[in-house]
Amino acid sequence: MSQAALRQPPATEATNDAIVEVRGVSKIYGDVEALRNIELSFARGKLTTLLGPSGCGKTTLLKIIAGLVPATSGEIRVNDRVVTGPGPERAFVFQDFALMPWATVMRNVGFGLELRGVREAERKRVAQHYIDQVGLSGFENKYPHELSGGMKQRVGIARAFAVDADVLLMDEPFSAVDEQNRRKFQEDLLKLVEIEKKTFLFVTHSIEEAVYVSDRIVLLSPRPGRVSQIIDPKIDRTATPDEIRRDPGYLDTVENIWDGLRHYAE
Ligand SMILES: Nc1ncnc2c1ncn2[C@@H]1O[C@H](COP(=O)(O)OP(=O)(O)OP(=O)(O)O)[C@@H](O)[C@H]1O
Repeated sequence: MSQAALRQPPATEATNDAIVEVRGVSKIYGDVEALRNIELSFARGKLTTLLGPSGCGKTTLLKIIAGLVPATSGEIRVNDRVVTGPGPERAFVFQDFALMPWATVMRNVGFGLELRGVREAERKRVAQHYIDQVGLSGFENKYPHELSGGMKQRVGIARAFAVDADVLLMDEPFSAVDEQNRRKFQEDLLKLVEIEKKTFLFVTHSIEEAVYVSDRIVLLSPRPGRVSQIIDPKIDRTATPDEIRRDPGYLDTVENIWDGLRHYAE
């Protein structure tokens, strides 16, 4: 992490401590204008969700921040450095898991470290730690085809954690799992956010999921995606998951976002 990244936030304005800054970012694919002039800051240690109608450019924005897709104009800064491509301070969790089918869970989780030349013993130590954290102990020597969708997703998440990136970029990480597992993941994710103190940028289609897991929600307008609203759900994280889902504040926030999005769907 750069020294600049260690600067202290002012006592009263924690959101000033932006780790990721999106400055005037636009993206045009051929004749499709995907994003128009996006200005956003993502606070260090917080989970921010991008939410919006299908095709509004959520994945595109995440990939531009990851350095996987170039912006047509504007720039991304991470830890005060301009992004010119992928970097070790950012890890991307793909929607389709992107696991190596010929490698075991242990090797998949440690793969980012292997690419960096980390020795095998250290790689295994770190990988084991995150395999345990995501609840996959005992599956170290299994191959992806031997795992359920939910377990593969856990491998993808453990791999992202293992490289110790500051920023985790997650593109609909729970879309391929059933509702029961999805809820379990959301709870696990909240625990990891708390323990790991990393910054999460999350894309989802689910308003309920966004309100449940996010410190901040960025609502994008239909294509070309622009920032239409920023919502900071006030959720009491000390409550149980069931209490949260019945809390009037939670339910009102879900309803308000529905209202905001409804006219796009009609
Ligand atoms: N590589 C590409 N080439 C051309 N057009 C693209 C490319 N990638 C995305 N697009 C278009 O850009 C727009 C934004 O796509 P993107 O996948 O970022 O939206 P999204 O909000 O993530 O969509 P969804 O919610 O459906 O996943 C869409 O119209 C899409 O068809």
